[in-house]
Amino acid sequence: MAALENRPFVKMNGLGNEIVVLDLRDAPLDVPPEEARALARREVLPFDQIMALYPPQTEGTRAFVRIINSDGSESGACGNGTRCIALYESGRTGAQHMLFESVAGPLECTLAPEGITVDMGVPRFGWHDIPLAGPVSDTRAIELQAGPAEAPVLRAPAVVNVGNPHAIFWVEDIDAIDLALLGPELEHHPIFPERANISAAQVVSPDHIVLKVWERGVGLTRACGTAACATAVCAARLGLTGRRVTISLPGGDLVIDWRESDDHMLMTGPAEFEFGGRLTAVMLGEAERPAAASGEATA
Ligand SMILES: N[C@@H](CCC[C@H](N)C(=O)O)C(=O)O
Repeated sequence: MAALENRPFVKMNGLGNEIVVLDLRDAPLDVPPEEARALARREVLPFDQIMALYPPQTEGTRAFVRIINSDGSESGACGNGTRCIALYESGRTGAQHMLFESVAGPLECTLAPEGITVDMGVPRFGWHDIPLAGPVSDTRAIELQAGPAEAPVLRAPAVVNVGNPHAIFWVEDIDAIDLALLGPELEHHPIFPERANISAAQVVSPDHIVLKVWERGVGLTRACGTAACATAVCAARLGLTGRRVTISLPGGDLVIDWRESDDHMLMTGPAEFEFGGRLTAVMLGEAERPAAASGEATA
């Protein structure tokens, strides 16, 4: 029997970034990577990340969060998923302000009429923090390119770790960039020993950037909160924008404020409930899917 069979789930999204919340605080168990992959393959519950909630490890936090990509790999951070679990927890308890924790550190969340704000912590710019395969003195622009050697389409990305590794390529015309084509090779480039999330960013004005993201362990997504934070801090560091920017992704807008007083990144945006249900053997790849699957999810 699949480990996750019969566990309750909630399907949510943050700007179209597909999130499944598994609240495992009552009966903690590991999420087997093969079950995550099987779940992602099934048409009934496609997801980009599972946000698995475990009993808190630090006093004052609501849960320890593990973030699992659709390929079964784990990440230290997920901005859209964090807004989703804040909304989930608020729906359960009524709280408007709460703390979670991931391997990357504490995540302070505040719900307000204008959106859910998450304090995503402080970005790290050292080559070993990202990590890169070897020393690089200036992570504002590293030597890396994609496309034909004689006429690269993407070049000289900024790199940063915001709980997970990101590379941001600055482009003139975002619509001309085919990240589905260029993303896989860059994600797996040997310069990134832990792979990386890959973004193409067009700076429209000092407070507006348009962004497309190829997510590590997932592929193209409609939005990526950590990529929005990574892009905002790298743009500000290069003097391309100020410290508060709106990032427009295919799924909608996020506001990122790189707070002057302590360098924390504050991300504000929406999250949505879709439906809930219990995981079945069919969803987890343990049994053949019947022609017309029914009763697997409740609206
Ligand atoms: N969707 C996310 C990022 C999730 C993790 C990423 N794919 C990784 O492996 O680092 C977001 O909203 O930040």
